[in-house]
Amino acid sequence: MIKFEDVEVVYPNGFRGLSGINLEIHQGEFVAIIGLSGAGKSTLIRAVNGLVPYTHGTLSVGETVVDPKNKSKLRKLRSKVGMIFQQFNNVGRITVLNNVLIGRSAFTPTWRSLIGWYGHQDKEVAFQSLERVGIVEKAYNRAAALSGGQQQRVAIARVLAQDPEVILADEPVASLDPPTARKVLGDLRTIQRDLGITCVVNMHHLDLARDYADRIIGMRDGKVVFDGPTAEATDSVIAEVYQREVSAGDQLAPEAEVSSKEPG
Ligand SMILES: Nc1ncnc2c1ncn2[C@@H]1O[C@H](COP(=O)(O)OP(=O)(O)OP(=O)(O)O)[C@@H](O)[C@H]1O
Repeated sequence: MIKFEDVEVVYPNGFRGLSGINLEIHQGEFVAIIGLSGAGKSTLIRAVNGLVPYTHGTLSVGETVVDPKNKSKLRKLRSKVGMIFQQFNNVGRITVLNNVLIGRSAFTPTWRSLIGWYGHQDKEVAFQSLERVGIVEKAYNRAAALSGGQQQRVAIARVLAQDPEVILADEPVASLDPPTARKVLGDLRTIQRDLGITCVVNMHHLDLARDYADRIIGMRDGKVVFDGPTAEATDSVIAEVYQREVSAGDQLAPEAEVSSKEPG
């Protein structure tokens, strides 16, 4: 589904952000990317939707080769590859519903989405997406008035509304407190399991990667240094990835009993 063939990223200043990446991520997998700060996790994720252009090799999503120079092809690709960020990227002054409707832009003529004129069916999809992340009752609140966990759910609902095949998440829970972080990852996992959407998530915390992902990819210095099922990512394997012992600081918090539908 997502295929990296000898992919390399050299940034304009000459820094090699990724080198020799060969990976296949299959439809419906939940993959966590781990590694120390600067390992290349964001670069890897952002290469998939062309936010960071790759400079060598071939990167494809399904049948589509990612071509960062071809804007219309990129727009089409991004309609199928949703992305969520640490800082939510909602429009704070408009309602939650209107934020989610932005996810319907690819299905709406540009002039209509610019004036916020979405059809009945788009609204239906937006409400279903909000329901899936448990915040439908916030539909008419201003996004800025929500808690961090709720705002990240708005971002997830917006991505869901675009009917994606893949969700890329770049440190989606780094700004959230531990129980809320777990609820948001729980939502993503439910979406992956119920809808078969591939989730590729960057994480700093090893316990979260182990609790939510099917597969862990470990990175160091722009290279993949571990790739395997979560059960194989033992402390000694991760110590190799980090080039140091795993410590308490690599964990977020002990697992708490959380419901994915509670407001966070
Ligand atoms: N635009 C850029 N120009 C030059 N170098 C960059 C650029 N963006 C990132 N880098 C460098 O590429 C390397 C990988 O960065 P990246 O953000 O992918 O790491 P990361 O593993 O996601 O780190 P973190 O966990 O701190 O976000 C780092 O050394 C970073 O300084």
